Amino acid sequence: MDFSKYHALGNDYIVIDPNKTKFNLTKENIQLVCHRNFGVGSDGILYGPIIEGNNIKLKILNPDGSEAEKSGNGIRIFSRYLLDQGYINTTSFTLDTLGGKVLVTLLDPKGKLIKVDMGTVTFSSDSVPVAGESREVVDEVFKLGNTSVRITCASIGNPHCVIPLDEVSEELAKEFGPLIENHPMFPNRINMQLLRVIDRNNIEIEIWERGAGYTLASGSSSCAAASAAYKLGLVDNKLKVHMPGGSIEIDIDLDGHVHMTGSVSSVANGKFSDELWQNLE
Ligand SMILES: N[C@H](CCC[C@H](N)C(=O)O)C(=O)O
Repeated sequence: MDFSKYHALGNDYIVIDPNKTKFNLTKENIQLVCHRNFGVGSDGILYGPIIEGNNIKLKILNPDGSEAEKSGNGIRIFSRYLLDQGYINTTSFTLDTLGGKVLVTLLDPKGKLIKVDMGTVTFSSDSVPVAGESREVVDEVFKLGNTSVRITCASIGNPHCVIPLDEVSEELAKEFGPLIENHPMFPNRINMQLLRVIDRNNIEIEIWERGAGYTLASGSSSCAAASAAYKLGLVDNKLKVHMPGGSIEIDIDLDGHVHMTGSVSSVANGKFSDELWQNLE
C-alpha cells in the first residue's frame, strides 16, 4: 500500500507513510500526486509518522508543494491513520508539527470524531507575520483592489487573514483569496477566511487556503476565524463553525488554548501506478 486517503468535511488528504513506502518528497511529486486530473487528487499530503524516540512527527504539504506549519483537518486525519494502522493504543497523544505540539483526543473507538488542542492564537504582526510596525492586527482597514475591507490576522502555527462581512460566498472567496494569499503584506503568504457571524455561538466561513486554493473546510481556519470573532467581541468562547463541507466545534479555554472537534472519514487505500511518474517527464 502506497497511500491512504481520508477527508475531513470534504478537505481531503493523502497520507504517505515513509515506514511503508519509498516516496521522494519533491515539489514535483507532491504537485503530481495532489493533481485532481493527472494524479490521485487531494488538498494536500500528510507525510509520516516520523518517529523520533517517543515523539511522533508529521509533515504537512500543500498541493503547490509548500510545507504548512499546521493543518487542523490534517492532524485529525493523521491521528485516525495512526489508529487505523496500529501505531497508537491510547485515546490521547501528542503530535509534533512544524508549528508546534498538538494534543489529540479520540472521542470514539473508531476515530471518526477527534478533538485537538491546537495551541494558542496570536494576533501579533511579528508572529503571523504581517508587514509594517509591530502591532496586533485586529480590525485593520485593508485596501483590496478597488474596495477596502477590515482584516484581523492570526497565527495558530500557520497564518490566517480573517475578513468579517455581512454576506460570504464561494465566488467572493475565489475573488479575494488569490489577492490576499499573495499580497506583499504577508511575507509567508496567508490563508484567508470570509467570516459571517450568525449569532454568538455560530459563525459561517468561506475559505481560500495558502497553497491549496478554495477548500470546503479547514480546521486551522476554523480556529483562526473563531478566535478573531471572539477577539472582536462578536461571539462567546464556545461556538460552531459552519463551512460548505460541514461544521467544526471550537472551544477557546481560559488560557487561550483553542480546542477543535470534528469528524474524519476514510476514503481509500491505494497503490501508485508506475505510469504516474511518467507525467513528470
Ligand atoms: N493550506 C494551509 C494548511 C492546511 C490548512 C487546512 N487544510 C486545515 O485543515 O487547517 C497552510 O498553508 O497554512
